[in-house]
Amino acid sequence: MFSVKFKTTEELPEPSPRLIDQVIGQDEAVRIVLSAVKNKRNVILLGDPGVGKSMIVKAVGEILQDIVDFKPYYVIAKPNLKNMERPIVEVIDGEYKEEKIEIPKVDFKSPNTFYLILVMIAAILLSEYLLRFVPEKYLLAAISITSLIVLIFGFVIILSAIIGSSRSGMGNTYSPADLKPVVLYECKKMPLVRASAYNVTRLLGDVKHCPLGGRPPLGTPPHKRIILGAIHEAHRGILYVDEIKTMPLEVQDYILTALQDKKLPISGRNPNSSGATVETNPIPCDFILIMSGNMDDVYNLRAPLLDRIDYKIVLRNKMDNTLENRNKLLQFIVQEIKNNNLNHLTYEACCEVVRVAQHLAGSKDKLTLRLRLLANILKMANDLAMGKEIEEILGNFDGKDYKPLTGKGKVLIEAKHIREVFERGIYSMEKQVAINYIKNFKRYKLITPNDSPKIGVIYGLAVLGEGGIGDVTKIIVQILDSKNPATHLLNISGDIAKHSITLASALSKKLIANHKLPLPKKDIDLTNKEIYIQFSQSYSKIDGDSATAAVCLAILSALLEIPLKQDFAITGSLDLSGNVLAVGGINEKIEAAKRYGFKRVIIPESNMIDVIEGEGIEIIPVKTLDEIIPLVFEM
Ligand SMILES: Nc1ncnc2c1ncn2[C@@H]1O[C@H](COP(=O)(O)OP(=O)(O)OP(=O)(O)O)[C@@H](O)[C@H]1O
Repeated sequence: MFSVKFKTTEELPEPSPRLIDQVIGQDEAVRIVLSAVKNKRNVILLGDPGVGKSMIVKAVGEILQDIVDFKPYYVIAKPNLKNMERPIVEVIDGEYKEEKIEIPKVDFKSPNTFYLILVMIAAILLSEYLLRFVPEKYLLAAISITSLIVLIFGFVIILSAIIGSSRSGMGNTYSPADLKPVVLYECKKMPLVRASAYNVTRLLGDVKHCPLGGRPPLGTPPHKRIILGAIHEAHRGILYVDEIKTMPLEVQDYILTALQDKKLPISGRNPNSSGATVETNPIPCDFILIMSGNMDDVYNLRAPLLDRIDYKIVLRNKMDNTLENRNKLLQFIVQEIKNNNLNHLTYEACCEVVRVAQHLAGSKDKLTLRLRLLANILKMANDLAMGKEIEEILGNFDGKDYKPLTGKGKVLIEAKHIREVFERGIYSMEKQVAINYIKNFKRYKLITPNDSPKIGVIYGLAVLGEGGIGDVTKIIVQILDSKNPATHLLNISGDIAKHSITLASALSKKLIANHKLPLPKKDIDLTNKEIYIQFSQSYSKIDGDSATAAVCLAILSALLEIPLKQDFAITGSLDLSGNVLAVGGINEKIEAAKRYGFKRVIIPESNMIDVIEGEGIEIIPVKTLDEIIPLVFEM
């Protein structure tokens, strides 16, 4: 299985600390991205979820940070004294040092306390006068009124002193602190800035709201409320935007402008905020753009933006099942153990991971590269292996003396843990829904494998849900004499399925008319036959052409009135010449035939390379319809 022998993964070497060495199966993409970024080209990475798009960008960024010449810089924001709503943002080469920033000199006057002293003297004299000359019965009222007046005077003077102290000489409005430039960002090595496409503020920057009106003395001046966007922080480096599917058109336009002009102003994004009136000068943002998303997401991008992306790289979702690649999968397992602090795996568990990778790739000679999914399965298998602890938690939930297990001890992830996660499908919603559907529905399903031969009845195979589970479908064909010859499809919704059944119907009629079948001949007037094809008890959407061979055989059986054996299930597409063509989900389909207890399963010969486990059922590969006929008809 692997080129090294080991009992547990503990014996294997530690993974490389360099991220670039940890990327599995995407060597070509890594090379292209590396060269693209080195030559300052924009790149888009497309592929299935979890195949390593972000990992490649991070790895490339890590490497380039060490080898690319980079000029450090910092970004400051200054007030614009002519128009405070238009603050100035500057990118300055070199490393930031506090004293480099010039604080504008302002003529500051200290608060005048003369009036305060005058008021105090007046208050003393007044109280003296009141005590001596005012009659006793008015004394209290006079003192109260006078103290109130003095208090108000004092308050007004103190307040004006405070406000005065915060005012600058500049039009008597701004203090030096208000005018001090602020450092928005310091960049010492080549930046790799990541932002999600939907996060407009993070991408493009913003100007914060100021509830006090955004003007000193009470409010914060505009230049102190600026937030740089990822687009600006990526200046002289890489801007990595993922989730391109969610990128609003407005953002695409801004990115396009930034790519063209290499600068972009920042303005307040929220129209209800005081930041909305603020706009900076265009701020330099000369970056390499890397975007990523799933294949279909690319259609969400505007053509002019897509045009400016030089490299469009599609990542692989499978690799060949070779010794070299199995070793890489082993390396991946060791990486995941280290990165996620998992328990070690036994040798057999590693072999089981390879089997799961084959299943997820849908073929024996392929291994999946949807490695996040595989990593999740490893994590869940780890948790199952630690199940003893969970049992203890459950058992001791009400108990007082529960002590959690400390340390990882000698827990090992075994093959059974990996198998259990895979078979229970707890890593995939679709698979669980399919499993539950089959579990609940099986008892109502009228499938009688290995029954006596029947006219027009055949068992086809389907896969429920993407990456789901296989199921058996009973196909029944009945023929009626009618003045309106036609083919009617029942319980079939998908267009491809409808077309394939039209093909099956035409092919069967043609074969009967030409008398070319290795079957007893029978003269049939096909001009007055009405054909009904039912996918019995099939309530989910059926699509695809994998039932073509089954339907064709069932029509032949019904028209010629020759019974079909019932000990097999069949899957396979057909062309108009009667060749049997490959189908998807072959392993799930074989598994379903096995589960229902069929003795044989007939599959396209070209799918044989995909079969992972052939035990427990006779698998019959076929190339043409002629080859199938002697196998299935009871003659
Ligand atoms: N090619 C790979 N080599 C090694 N590990 C991988 C690879 N691809 C995925 N992984 C594992 O899966 C995790 C997620 O990968 P990553 O985030 O790069 O996928 P992605 O393609 O960017 O996914 P998405 O499209 O969902 O953002 C990684 O942290 C790593 O554990």
